[in-house]
Amino acid sequence: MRSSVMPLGPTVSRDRIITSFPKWYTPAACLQLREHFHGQVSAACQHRNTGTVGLKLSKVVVVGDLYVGKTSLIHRFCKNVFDRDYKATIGVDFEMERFEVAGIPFSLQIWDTAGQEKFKCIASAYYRGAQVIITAFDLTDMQTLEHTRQWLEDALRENEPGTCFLFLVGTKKDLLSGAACEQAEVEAVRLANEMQAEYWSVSAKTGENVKAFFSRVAALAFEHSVLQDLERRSSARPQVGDGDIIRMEEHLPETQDSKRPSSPGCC
Ligand SMILES: Nc1nc2c(ncn2[C@@H]2O[C@H](COP(=O)(O)OP(=O)(O)OP(=O)(O)O)[C@@H](O)[C@H]2O)c(=O)[nH]1
Ligand SMILES: [Mg+2]
Repeated sequence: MRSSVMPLGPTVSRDRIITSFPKWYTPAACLQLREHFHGQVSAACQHRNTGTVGLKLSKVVVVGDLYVGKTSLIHRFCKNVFDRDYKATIGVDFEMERFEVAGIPFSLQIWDTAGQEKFKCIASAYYRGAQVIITAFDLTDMQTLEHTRQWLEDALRENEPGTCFLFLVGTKKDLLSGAACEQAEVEAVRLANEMQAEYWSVSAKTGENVKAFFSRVAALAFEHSVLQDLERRSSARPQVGDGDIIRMEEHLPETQDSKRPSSPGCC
C-alpha cells in the first residue's frame, strides 16, 4: 500500500516498505504473537494521526562478544554486503535505515558496538536511549550465548526498565547443519525466554532471515512509538470537564481557618 501523501525526505526502497505486521521467527520466543498491527496504530496510520513518529529516530543498539558477527549482520542489512575478512570494530559505528511502515516514514539508527573488552567503556556510553537492544551470539560457539547475559545487563543498566525491546540473535546459521542448529536454538530460545527477548537465527553470509529480522525490529519499534505518542498527546489534551471547576461547596460554618485568606488591599 503506497502512501497517498508524499513521504517526507528521500523515498524508501521497496524492501523497506512494511505494510503488514512482520511475522516472528518462532512463537516459542517472541514478543508479539499478534499477526496485525495494534488497532489504535492501524487507525492512527490510516488517519495520518501519528504525530512526530515519522520524524523521530528509533535507536537500536547491537551488542555481543567480539567476532560473533554484529558488523556483518548490520552491513548485510544496510549495504547488502558480506566481508569474509574480520575487521574488529573500534568503539562504535552507526547506520541509518529509513522505512515506510503502514504508510508512515520511520527511521532506525542502528548502533554497531565493539565486542573487544578494551572498547567496552566507549561502547557502553552509547547504550543510553535505546528503544531496541539486540544481543548477538555465534551459533557455532555456545560460550558466546552464555556471555549475552552480561552484555544485556550492561545495556539495560543504561536504560529505564521496561523501555527497550529485547532481541537475542544467533548468527552464522549457515555454518550449522539442521540438527546442530535445532539443538543450539533450543538452548537459545530458553535463554531468550529468561531474558524476555525475542529469538532469531540469521546468516549475514547468505542473508537468511536478515531482512525479516530487521523488518520485525522496525515494526515493533514503530508500533511502540505510535502508541507512546498517542498516549502522550491524549494525556496532554485537556479532558472534557477539565475547565474551571465550579466547586459546589456546602455552606460550612465559618471557622477561623476556613476563611479564605483575604487578599491584601481588599476591603
Ligand atoms: N559463515 C559466516 N561467517 C560470518 C557470518 N557473520 C560474520 N561472519 C564472519 O565472522 C567474522 C567476524 O564478523 P564481524 O561481523 O566482524 O564480528 P563482530 O561481532 O562485529 O566483531 P567485533 O567488531 O570485534 O565485535 C568475520 O570474519 C565474518 O566474515 C555469517 O553469518 N556466516
Ligand atoms: Mg564489529
